[in-house]
Amino acid sequence: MEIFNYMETYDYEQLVFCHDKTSGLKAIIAIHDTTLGPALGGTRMWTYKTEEEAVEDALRLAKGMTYKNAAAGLNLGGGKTVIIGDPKTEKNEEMFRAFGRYIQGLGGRYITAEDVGTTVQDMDLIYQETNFVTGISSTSGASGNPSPITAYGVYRGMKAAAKEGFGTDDLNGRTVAVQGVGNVAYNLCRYLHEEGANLIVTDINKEAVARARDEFGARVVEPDEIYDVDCDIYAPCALGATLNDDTIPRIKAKVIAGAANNQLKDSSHGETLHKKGVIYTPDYVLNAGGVINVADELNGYNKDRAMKKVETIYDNVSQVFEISRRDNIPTNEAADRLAEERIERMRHSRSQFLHSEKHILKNRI
Ligand SMILES: NC(=O)C1=CN([C@@H]2O[C@H](COP(=O)(O)OP(=O)(O)OC[C@H]3O[C@@H](n4cnc5c(N)ncnc54)[C@H](O)[C@@H]3O)[C@@H](O)[C@H]2O)C=CC1
Ligand SMILES: CC(C)CC(=O)C(=O)O
Repeated sequence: MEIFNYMETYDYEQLVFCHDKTSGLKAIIAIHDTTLGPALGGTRMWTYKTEEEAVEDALRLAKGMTYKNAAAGLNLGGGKTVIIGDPKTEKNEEMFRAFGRYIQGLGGRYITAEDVGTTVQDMDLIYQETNFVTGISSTSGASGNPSPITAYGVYRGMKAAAKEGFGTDDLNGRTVAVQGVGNVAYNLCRYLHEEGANLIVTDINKEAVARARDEFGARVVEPDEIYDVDCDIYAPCALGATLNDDTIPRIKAKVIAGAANNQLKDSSHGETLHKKGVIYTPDYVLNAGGVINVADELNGYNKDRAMKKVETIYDNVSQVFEISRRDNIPTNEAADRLAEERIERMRHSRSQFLHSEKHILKNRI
């Protein structure tokens, strides 16, 4: 990968490599765009096969956060971190403390939170070294684990998608196939079960599927079978790029709505789904509940205020479908347009010099 070429093509601002020999920290912080405010995005810990794969993931996820934060109406830019390592065996206190010091060194350009492989406890360790972290434990007066709130936002957005696909947002009796029943999707399945949806689930983690089977009566299938099942809604809630040339022809659902980031292998797959008549709900519009929740910490966390904003996901998703229908463009393009237009408008209207900026971080520093 030609890193600077890639950064130039997609307009990235900064890529930071962080290393700490004692703790074994190998982290890559990618900052995509800070037009709207400091870059906020989670830290993923994963066993990447190569360093190149880790860099690519950090870059792709950071860009997704720029669009997610913009489309959610937050005054935040986009960034993300990946830590190379096995979250089950390679974490230690020194690692997250060292990482916190690297974040502090960025002076507020980047604020972190949880993502796959990291927890509230990890954020609490980071918080010992920097204020530029969210999703810390409620005992520290903050918002805690964002996953249940992400799940609620996905559930609400899935209802909006059902309305677009089936003419009603009632999920009672609908069959939803869920790929990956981790932190977010477990909570999503609970909402769906409570509304009377039938669940088909898969996961590479046997305990996770057993829990969904026992608690929600979900039918369990093997990981590769999930693309072939008969269902109304397909919910990708594991990792990215699972909507691709191999899987799209197999999917029978009329609606796709799931929590995973970067679901489309590339943007052309949005076009493929559009042509196939499938209602694809753009991931970053749908899964913004977690970031909306943690962003509220920057103003002193207020759960009612955060949840009110999470409710807007239903309308944001509906607006994307409306643009897609009106202009006959794929939903992923409609969402990108919404986000890009907001960034451009704000870039223009905030370009004048101010001696003292009113800043989203004023309560954190
Ligand atoms: N946690 C949050 O608040 C947010 C999460 N997301 C995204 O949602 C997705 C899920 O996040 P979490 O639930 O937090 O992560 P998680 O790690 O708790 O859950 C992911 C699940 O997917 C399973 N999985 C991995 N590969 C699989 C495969 N090939 N087939 C089937 N299952 C597989 C894992 O075993 C795990 O149970 C990720 O893409 C994440 O970036 C997006 C926004 C916010
Ligand atoms: C998990 C969130 C708090 C932030 C994030 O990184 C995301 O939405 O993907």
